[in-house]
Amino acid sequence: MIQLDVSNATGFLPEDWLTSRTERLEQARGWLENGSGAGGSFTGWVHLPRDYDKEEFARIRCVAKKIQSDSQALVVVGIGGSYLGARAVIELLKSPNYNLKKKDTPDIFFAGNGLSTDALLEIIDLVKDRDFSVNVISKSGTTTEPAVAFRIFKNLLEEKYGKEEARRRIYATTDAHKGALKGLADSEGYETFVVPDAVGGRYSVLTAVGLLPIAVAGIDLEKLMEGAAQAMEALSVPGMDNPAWQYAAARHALYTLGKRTEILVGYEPAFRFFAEWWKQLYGESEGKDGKGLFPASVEFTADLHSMGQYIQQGERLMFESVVRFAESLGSFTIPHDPDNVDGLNFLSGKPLSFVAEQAMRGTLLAHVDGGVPNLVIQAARRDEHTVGELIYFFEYSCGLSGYLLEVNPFDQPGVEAYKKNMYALLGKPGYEAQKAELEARLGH
Ligand SMILES: O=P(O)(O)OC[C@H]1O[C@H](O)[C@H](O)[C@@H](O)[C@@H]1O
Repeated sequence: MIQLDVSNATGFLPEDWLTSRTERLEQARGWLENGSGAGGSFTGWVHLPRDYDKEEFARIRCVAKKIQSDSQALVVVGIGGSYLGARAVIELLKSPNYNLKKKDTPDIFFAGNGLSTDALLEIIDLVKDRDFSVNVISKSGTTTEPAVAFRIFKNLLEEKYGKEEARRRIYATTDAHKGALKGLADSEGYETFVVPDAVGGRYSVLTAVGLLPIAVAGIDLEKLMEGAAQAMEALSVPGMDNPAWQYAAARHALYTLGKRTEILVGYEPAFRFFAEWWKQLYGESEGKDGKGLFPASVEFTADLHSMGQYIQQGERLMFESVVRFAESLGSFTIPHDPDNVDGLNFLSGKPLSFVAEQAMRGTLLAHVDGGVPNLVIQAARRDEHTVGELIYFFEYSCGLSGYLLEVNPFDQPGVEAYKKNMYALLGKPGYEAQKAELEARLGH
């Protein structure tokens, strides 16, 4: 099970950092368990690893097999919570180079997560001459970026295969009842998967939203869910040795002391998109009412040669949460060089993981000496079970954290501001007055 080592932060924290928060954590725990706190109608993810829809789960695995057998590529169209979880898990468990590897599963391309013309053209170019399928994912079914991309890939499929076969290659993951995508899927007869009402986008990776692309990549869904279920059991037990309680309390205590940024630190390049997923989870859950830690991320040791300077000596605004996998999947031994021109023979015969371990230990002490508290999240290895645990650990801790901060951890009202302006500037019907006002401000 995930463990939290707070020993490199306690020097910065008052003695009662945890005890002074246990009552509120107990209350937050109840709110999450019963859905009785702010945003409680979006706590469907809390028991999801146990109560998930088994029939749909089986169908996801069936469809994944079909896609594996009839497609060389899968285009996953989605943004935010309808994108980051699948990419995080595929990169963490397979590789950021997944598409380049020799494998018997399709390449996976992520589209509709921005409005870059060039990125879109590139994916079209990469799939158009190959057999491909599309999984379009949008809980609301109305988000502009994926809707635009889906139009394009739908047309591409229809031109390539004809309408009938195109329909068989499109899978829609959306709300059970409402939204434009649901309407389209019903009228076209696409196979659909459901984003449950009580699960918000950023908590949806263990629903069909994440699971279908993850299964297509050949990842064992059972083990992923087992890991999450084990974390669910462990973290629901109240107490000061509960790592989610510790993490939520420590980050809240550090925030109270004036820390404003939490940097999630990974030492695996494969972890990069997991950190992106984590940033949405914490950023949208906590960043509101003028409050919240700013979630940032770095990849060490690479970023020790760029961001390391700031972390060591810049504004003392941050603390680090280091995710440490105890074991590498493979091993590599540093070779001996008879000439020793680089002076590295003192490392000959040592595993690279030993060097990485010392880099991690040295960095931790240096950053603590520089005034940066470090929380260390200990995970076993990059396998399905552990990643399931990690997902649930961060989700559950996030719910607790939001309640400690006294915000609603399950809404994101601020995201609408840019959307309204964009719709107005694009001339969407109904936004005429705002359009004129915004154009005047922009000087047109
Ligand atoms: O799944 P969708 O409804 O398309 O939403 C995709 C994403 O965009 C929204 O603007 C929200 O800020 C995110 O929380 C959400 O995950």
